[in-house]
Amino acid sequence: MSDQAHQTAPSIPTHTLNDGTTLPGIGFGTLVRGDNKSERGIMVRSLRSAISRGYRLLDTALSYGNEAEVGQAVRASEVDREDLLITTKVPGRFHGYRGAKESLRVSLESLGFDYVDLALIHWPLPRLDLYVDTWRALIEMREEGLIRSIGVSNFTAEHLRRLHEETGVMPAVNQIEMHPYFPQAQLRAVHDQLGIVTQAWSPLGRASTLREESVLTEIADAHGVTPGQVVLRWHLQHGVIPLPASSNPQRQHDNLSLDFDLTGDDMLRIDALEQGRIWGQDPDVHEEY
Ligand SMILES: NC(=O)C1=CN([C@@H]2O[C@H](COP(=O)(O)OP(=O)(O)OC[C@H]3O[C@@H](n4cnc5c(N)ncnc54)[C@H](OP(=O)(O)O)[C@@H]3O)[C@@H](O)[C@H]2O)C=CC1
Ligand SMILES: O=C(O)C(=O)[C@@H](O)[C@H](O)C(=O)CO
Repeated sequence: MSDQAHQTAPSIPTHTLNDGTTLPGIGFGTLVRGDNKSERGIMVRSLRSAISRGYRLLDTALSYGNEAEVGQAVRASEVDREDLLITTKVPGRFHGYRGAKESLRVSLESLGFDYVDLALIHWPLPRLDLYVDTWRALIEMREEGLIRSIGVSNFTAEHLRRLHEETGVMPAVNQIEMHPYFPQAQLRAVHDQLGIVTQAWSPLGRASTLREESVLTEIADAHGVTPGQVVLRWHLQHGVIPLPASSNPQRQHDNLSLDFDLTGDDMLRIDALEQGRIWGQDPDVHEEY
């Protein structure tokens, strides 16, 4: 591993997980949705551009259908595999002990790697009641060296506590919806108590009306940055790892250029934009496979 290992940009902090490994304070989201779904070559070019701009943590999932492109981009990039951190996720259709093992086998094959840095249970799907068995498989695969760190996504405080009670192993990370419309103060406080690092999905609110909020445009003007940069800086100052996605090289660069400080008042004004979940995906009932 080089001296620059896992270093994204000087102003971006590093987080130490409960298993002693580290993650950069920002990651790159790789999901491309619906009509914007690019052809595979475009996806690889976008990922290579993100890596060359400084992203070291790449967030994929089996259900994104792009693990082959992520692997291809990593192999084509100027950065060594061991200096990059790859996250994947176990989808609902692979819940259960055997399913989770199969899910990771498929992901590793698609990626073309012999390990991932972080594997998450994508959604808890409490109706199936298989997330504890899924977790046991992740624990074993970490012991086998197939996964460096294990965590979850979209888990509530109750799900997190149950995993620990039944297996003795607390997730290192919980990746959750978080942006100024849904700051997740309560769940972040639980994460702090339990020693879990928070990752934020859709940190920019998926290019919704969020960036047009006057609170954000005013704060952006005051600091000479864009509303998107304000939102990502707000995540960093809340101690959270945001995972912004962008196919645009300039925005990929801007999203890493966060060398300014929001004031306490700025932070409170942004927190006050709270409305709740934008897409209504309540983890107690949301199911995707
Ligand atoms: N665990 C989970 O359940 C989930 C995980 N995720 C993860 O989170 C990642 C990010 O979430 P995502 O839903 O993509 O949403 P984001 O909040 O990251 O928004 C992405 C959108 O914002 C635009 N954008 C990016 N940067 C800027 C900027 N500086 N100014 C203006 N617009 C900008 C992009 O457009 P453009 O490309 O044109 O720049 C794109 O349309 C996903 O890629 C995925 O990895 C997402 C959902 C759920
Ligand atoms: O992006 C993810 O990781 C998801 O879980 C998505 O399914 C996300 O919830 C979504 O795109 C919903 O439209």
